[in-house]
Amino acid sequence: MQLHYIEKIRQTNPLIHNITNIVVANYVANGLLALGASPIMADAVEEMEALAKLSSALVLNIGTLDSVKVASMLVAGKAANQQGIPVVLDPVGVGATTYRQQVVAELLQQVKFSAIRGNAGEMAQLAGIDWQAKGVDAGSGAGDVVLIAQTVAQRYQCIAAVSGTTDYISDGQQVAKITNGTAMFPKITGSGCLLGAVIGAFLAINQQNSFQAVTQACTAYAVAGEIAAKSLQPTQYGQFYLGLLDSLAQLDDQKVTECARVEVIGG
Ligand SMILES: Nc1ncnc2c1ncn2[C@@H]1O[C@H](COP(=O)(O)OP(=O)(O)O)[C@@H](O)[C@H]1O
Ligand SMILES: Cc1ncsc1CCOP(=O)(O)O
Ligand SMILES: [Mg+2]
Repeated sequence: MQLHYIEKIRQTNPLIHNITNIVVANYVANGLLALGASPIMADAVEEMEALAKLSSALVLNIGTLDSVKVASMLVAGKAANQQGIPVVLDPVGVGATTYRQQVVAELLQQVKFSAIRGNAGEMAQLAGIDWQAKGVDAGSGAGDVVLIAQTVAQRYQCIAAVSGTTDYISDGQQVAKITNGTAMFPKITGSGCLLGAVIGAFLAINQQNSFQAVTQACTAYAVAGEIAAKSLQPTQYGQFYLGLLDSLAQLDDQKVTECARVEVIGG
């Protein structure tokens, strides 16, 4: 049975704790508010355990790392695991440097993630599949994206969400293929990071069926972008940046169902 995720988020306003990057923190907080969730952006190691007791999900985003932040991520991740709340990883630009790879390896070793969300370049790096990522952007590659999603899910025993022109979500066996979205998404910074946080909010509503929760989160988000882009000229990226927030605020479960283009393969 499909839950009414957006309605539930608005009824319960789940607190989503984000340790995220300096580029997108404000935008992600606004996006979560627009959706109906309650964001808290907090990095201080001293408050990680207290926040795990109050929060309904934790999102770890490695976009602008430093060693202090990494220490907080490890404490926050372990505390969230102890509390039994879902933890999402966004491995921003993980292919770019050895430091990012080392940090992600340590996080994956010490923290159990419910979901990992990244673009194809980032997820290919985690899957060990060849890809030419470009910094925080997906770049290009000839690898099989379905295989990338399945490999990440199997390797880390989580739901893997590979975003892009088509999103692929996998639990290791099944793969949901989502063709909603708009080419304006990669023209604004923070659109992937906000999706990671939205996944956290959907998992807060339904941790039991995390494949469904992540698939629904990615579908709803892509539909929101599609609707926001409809009234815009192709290069109105600034309008899209704000319009996506308005669209998330106006979205409801019925609209998502009407607009969804999702196919589940395998399993
Ligand atoms: N060319 C595209 N056409 C349609 N949707 C896209 C396109 N590129 C990205 N998206 C959407 O943008 C959102 C963010 O994904 P992505 O751009 O892959 O993240 P990131 O910013 O981490 O690279 C997802 O909802 C994805 O479906
Ligand atoms: C540009 C940039 N540099 C470090 S983090 C970041 C933001 C990346 O955001 P997104 O992956 O959502 O585009
Ligand atoms: Mg990203």
